[in-house]
Amino acid sequence: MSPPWDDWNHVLKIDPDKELPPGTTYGDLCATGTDAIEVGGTMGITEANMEAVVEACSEHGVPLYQEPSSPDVVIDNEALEGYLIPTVFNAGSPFWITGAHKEWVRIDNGLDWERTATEAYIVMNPDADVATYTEADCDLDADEVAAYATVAERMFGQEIVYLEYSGTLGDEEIVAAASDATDEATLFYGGGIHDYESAYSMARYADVIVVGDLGHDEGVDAVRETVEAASDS
Ligand SMILES: CC(C)=CCC/C(C)=C/CC/C(C)=C/CC/C(C)=C/COP(=O)(O)OP(=O)(O)O
Ligand SMILES: O=P(O)(O)OC[C@@H](O)CO
Ligand SMILES: [Mg+2]
Repeated sequence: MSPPWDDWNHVLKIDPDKELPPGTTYGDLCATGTDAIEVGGTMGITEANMEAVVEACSEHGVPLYQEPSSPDVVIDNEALEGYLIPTVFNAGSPFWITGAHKEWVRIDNGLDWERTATEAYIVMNPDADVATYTEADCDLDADEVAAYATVAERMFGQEIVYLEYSGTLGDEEIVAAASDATDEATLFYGGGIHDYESAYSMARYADVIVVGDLGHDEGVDAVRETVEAASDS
């Protein structure tokens, strides 16, 4: 059976540490036509703010996934369709590749493998919190990014390769190279998508575009435009 993200074009990522625009509710964001909601962020994440956002997004008819930035913020909530666990292929420390994961498995006795998948991140914006946090080597050419994508797919059997430009729009040549390098894996692209055009430019290459800050900064109309671009591409 193919994984659900095979059929997705668009994901909205909601950061529990960020505000929503005045007058916008979590329900409004769920109703933008996005294929799935990922709840996660790098800094300021707690079990309590995760729970609050997952509760607010539940029962709006859109599949909900938690994307934890560390083992201690993973929540057990039936409203979650699943857990998308990052592993950062170009991290500076093995802790962010397998170390945190080893600790999670060691500490948590009740992991629900049926609902758990990994995302093979390639972090590309050196100015993003996630790059600092994981000490990622972001100085990568298109051929190196393509090689990481191939390693993720062919050697590590990753179902999702996530090209992460969080906060800035990616280089089309690099996104195209990652797209050419992935065959079985679903290519997620995230970073700097702010309107129809930027969404379309990345959705041309990526299987799934991920929109983050736009939902917090601009709200539902802007997010809807990106949903439209993702389905037009
Ligand atoms: C083993 C478990 C359960 C967790 C470990 C998970 C790992 C490896 C986390 C590394 C960091 C990471 C990839 C977090 C995912 C969320 C993410 C990329 C958020 C976006 O980050 P930024 O945009 O840099 O952050 P802000 O927007 O919050 O500044
Ligand atoms: O916030 P933006 O820049 O849209 O990035 C989306 C997502 O890839 C962040 O993890
Ligand atoms: Mg960000």
